[in-house]
Amino acid sequence: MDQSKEQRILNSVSYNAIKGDAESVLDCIDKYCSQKEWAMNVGDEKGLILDKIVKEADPTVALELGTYCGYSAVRIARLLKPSAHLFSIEFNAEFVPIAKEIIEIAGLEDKVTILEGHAQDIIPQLKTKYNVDTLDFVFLDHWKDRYAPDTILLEQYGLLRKGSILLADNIGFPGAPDFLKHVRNNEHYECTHYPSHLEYMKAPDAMEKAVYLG
Ligand SMILES: Cc1ncccc1-c1cc(O)c2nc[nH]c(=O)c2c1
Ligand SMILES: [Mg+2]
Repeated sequence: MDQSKEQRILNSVSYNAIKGDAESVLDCIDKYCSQKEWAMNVGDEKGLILDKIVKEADPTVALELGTYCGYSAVRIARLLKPSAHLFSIEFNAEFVPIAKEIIEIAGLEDKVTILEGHAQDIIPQLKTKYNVDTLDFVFLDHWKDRYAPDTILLEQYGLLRKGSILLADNIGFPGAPDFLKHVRNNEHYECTHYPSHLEYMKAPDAMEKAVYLG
């Protein structure tokens, strides 16, 4: 059977990246996806905004919704302090092994746990099954229609604390209007908008930071 685009991305990383070097894994994916085949990684431009917010958050426990090929998991995990950990939720079973392999090539397998399934099913288990207390940082990059309901789930399951930082991708395109409605003009959140561009394209996109105020 023909290989998938995601498998071709993994092949490129496996062949070209330096084992254990997260930067070279990111560069390899960005090069492949800007020159060969577009893919929905957060990419190098919005990746710099992600880096900035992760450094600001300096999280001990981080959560990512939407692993895809593991690009943003590598991006986040490479900045984590030794005691910190990233949980990344992915529902597409084809992407999970590819992301695991790419994270391993980056040498970050001890920093990242990929949880296969739907966020709405896994979020309620984070405290009981994965021993999470509260989340210091959450990167929302899965399905736009799920940003708002999954954020509400995080609130309802007591996973956010005063100062928890949420960062959402694709606020511009494809857009997440109900998420913006939920966090903006909401006394429990302090929001910041970061205009940018769609990964590897000239089309406008944006990210939104929402700090939970308790
Ligand atoms: C796929 C696509 N086509 C055209 C324009 C944008 C997208 C796009 C871009 C992203 O960064 C995405 N991130 C997470 N999940 C997505 O579904 C997704 C979709
Ligand atoms: Mg995205």
